[in-house]
Amino acid sequence: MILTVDGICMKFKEKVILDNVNLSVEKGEVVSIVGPNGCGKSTLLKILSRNLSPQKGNVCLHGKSIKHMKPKDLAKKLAFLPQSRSVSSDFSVETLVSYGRYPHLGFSNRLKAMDLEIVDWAMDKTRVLELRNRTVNTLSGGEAQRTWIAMALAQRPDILLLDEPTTFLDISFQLEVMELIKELNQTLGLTIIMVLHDINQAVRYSHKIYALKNSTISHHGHAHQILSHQFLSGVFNIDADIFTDDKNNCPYIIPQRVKKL
Ligand SMILES: Nc1ncnc2c1ncn2[C@@H]1O[C@H](COP(=O)(O)OP(=O)(O)OP(=O)(O)O)[C@@H](O)[C@H]1O
Repeated sequence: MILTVDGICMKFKEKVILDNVNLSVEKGEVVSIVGPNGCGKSTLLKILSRNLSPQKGNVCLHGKSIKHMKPKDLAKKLAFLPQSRSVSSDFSVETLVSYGRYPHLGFSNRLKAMDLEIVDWAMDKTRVLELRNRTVNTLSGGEAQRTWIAMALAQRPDILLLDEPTTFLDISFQLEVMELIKELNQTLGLTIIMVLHDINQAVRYSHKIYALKNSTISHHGHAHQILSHQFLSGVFNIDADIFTDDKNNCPYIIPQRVKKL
């Protein structure tokens, strides 16, 4: 296992958010975390990236607890793109992407030729090379998302954590970002753990799905086998019809109604 989460408990004040959460991710897997608003998905990703410390439990990367890892060592293995980014986007695309190299720089904090090559490689992979001199805050939503993913790629991590990578994007940019995620997984073998709201995207683009409900993992399993009426009603409180997408060889749902509690 590349990452294991064992018995995570998290409270904010006296409110229990996560209670004995366990998950395991194999190298090269795409794993989605789904669940209703406020169930603790982002909190879990923040714990996986050590942006939050849980009251109980352990996160292990390559079998080693992340608790005592040096920040630079952790950042070389794991890149996290949170939902809200506090960094000013008044930089050029190239400058922002180059920040991904910081965990790898020596004392001088100077980018060497190899770092610049990796920055170019990351921009190429995410198709933002031609935007390199543009200021990030002039980009479209899809271009900006690709630039942030390029920055995370420049870290050369083993694992990429993405919190709702398609939120606020129109349907074509959503497809573009999801296809990029698939390509990065297939061509680089990158392990990807993401929070998604769109259950159809989660099913189509993931190997495994974990559903959070009532502070714990209520369901988990193979993405193409997890959908059932019991799952949709138990996790999201909806009735939905389930069909098969023959082209992509996976199921999809059409939500019909919210169930009465
Ligand atoms: N720093 C904090 N202090 C207090 N409560 C918090 C804090 N961060 C999150 N919460 C609460 O914890 C719960 C889980 O929040 P979280 O953002 O993890 O949920 P989520 O599943 O990602 O939600 P959404 O789908 O709406 O993005 C929510 O009730 C939220 O208000």
